[in-house]
Amino acid sequence: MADGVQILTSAQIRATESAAMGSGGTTGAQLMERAGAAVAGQIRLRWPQPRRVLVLCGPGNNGGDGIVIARRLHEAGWPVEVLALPEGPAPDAALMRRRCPVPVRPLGEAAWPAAPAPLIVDALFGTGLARGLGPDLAALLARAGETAAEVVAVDGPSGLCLDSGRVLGSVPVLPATLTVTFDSLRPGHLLDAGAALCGRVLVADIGISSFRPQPAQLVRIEDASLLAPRLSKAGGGHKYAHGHLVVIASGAGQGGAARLAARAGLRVGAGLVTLGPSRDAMAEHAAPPDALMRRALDSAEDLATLLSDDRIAALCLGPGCGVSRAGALLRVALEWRRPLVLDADALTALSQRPELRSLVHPGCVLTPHGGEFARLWPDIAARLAAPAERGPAFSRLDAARAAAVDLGCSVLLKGPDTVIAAPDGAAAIHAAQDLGWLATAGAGDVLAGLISGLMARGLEPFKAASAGVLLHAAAARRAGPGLIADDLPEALPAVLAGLGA
Ligand SMILES: NC(=O)C1=CN([C@@H]2O[C@H](COP(=O)(O)OP(=O)(O)OC[C@H]3O[C@@H](n4cnc5c(N)ncnc54)[C@H](O)[C@@H]3O)[C@@H](O)[C@H]2O)[C@@H](O)CC1
Ligand SMILES: [K+]
Repeated sequence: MADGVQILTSAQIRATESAAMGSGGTTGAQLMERAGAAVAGQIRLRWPQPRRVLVLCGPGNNGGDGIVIARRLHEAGWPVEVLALPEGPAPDAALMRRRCPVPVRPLGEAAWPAAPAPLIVDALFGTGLARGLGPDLAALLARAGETAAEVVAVDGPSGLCLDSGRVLGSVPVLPATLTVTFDSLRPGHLLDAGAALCGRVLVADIGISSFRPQPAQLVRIEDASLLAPRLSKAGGGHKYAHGHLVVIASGAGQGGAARLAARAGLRVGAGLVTLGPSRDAMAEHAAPPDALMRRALDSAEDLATLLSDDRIAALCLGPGCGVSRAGALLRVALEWRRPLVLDADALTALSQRPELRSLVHPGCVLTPHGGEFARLWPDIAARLAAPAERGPAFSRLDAARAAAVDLGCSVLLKGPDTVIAAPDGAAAIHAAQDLGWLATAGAGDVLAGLISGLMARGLEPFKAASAGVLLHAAAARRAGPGLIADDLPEALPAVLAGLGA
């Protein structure tokens, strides 16, 4: 498992909550009180001056949290209105309604305030959302969205599936300024539409973390400093001790993407990196860095000969390689059965060579973007593309996990919300919706080079993929707006120094 912050699905947080209650140390009403108090506290921190607030409550425990928020803000002198859907069977929420000092009026057209409140608390549905919002509710929320009010979502914006980050049904969701969730993040706070709809996400500790399922099966990776001990070269050692990486390069006239990958492999600390173009492209690939070694590789036999050197620790195949060249070398690369990154053209080649799929092994990391993923796994991609009607909806996380199990390797599904899945079910999410500048030619080649460089250094595939994504993002942040892919490897020394590696 990569180092990161544990993420729990809706089912897991429910189980955690049940275990906490089952221990006899707490009750559901106490948890609801803590949850509501935490949200009210965050509201008062963010908006220190009392203001009119409209609290929208649903039929379940999310609505119960809303009632606690209303009471807490009322007690603090805030002008509070509460509109609620008819009560469901949730006993704690019913208790909170009975204790509420603010009138709880039925949510509907008739009760909607004539003058819009500047702050709306969305406590309609949380982890219990089962389907899309009905049209009446959607219309009211659409109207709320037009008033430019600030919106605080309790657990998440209602209508958003917190397991997938997808909006259920075909009605729009009221985007939140701030989301306060409980105990831990849900996948939907980071994935897909969720990241933008949740606004800033805060996690409130409600005292149940010791009841979480262990070991963590899903983490958020965001803190590159956790990598420092793994990346350090303290203790020195021979260059071969840090791994020899081979990056397959193109035939003549196919560009320098592989050089970007190789440069990244060098910068991330592989002891040696050999670039392998075809013989007629050797001159094209003669440009710096001079630290790169070059070796002509014209055929699968040439590659097999090179890989028979035991000191070679990892292979990167795909960036700028050309689909037919990648296809010609793929079998040998897979039969080598050692650490291997398949990216770009190698993924397309694999999708065209189904007979090679059974050769993919746990030492492989596949790094598809959405299009490459759909070519390799059309059935899984079709599930992801189908409308999300019911919760939990099929997610990018589910897709990456299904793909990892299918081929028995680690799969890194690229995007602003990158998902990494190992065949044993371990997974990580890296959310970098703020890094729009990373959507640039060659950035993926650098990522493949980072991961394969880390694998050459001995990191196991899932950890290398996770660490590569973190370093890639950290380098992009350091290079800043205007970055081009060439800047990313060059930013790495400062990133690594900053981490104390
Ligand atoms: N799990 C935890 O650790 C805690 C959970 N709490 C709150 O409890 C929430 C979960 O509560 P619930 O499980 O009661 O679920 P919700 O309150 O999210 O919603 C469940 C209710 O909504 C109905 N429903 C679902 N989708 C609907 C739709 N589209 N239209 C109309 N009705 C719909 C269901 O039939 C059910 O009655 C969390 O989101 C959180 O806010 C907190 O009170 C305390 C701690
Ligand atoms: K909500």
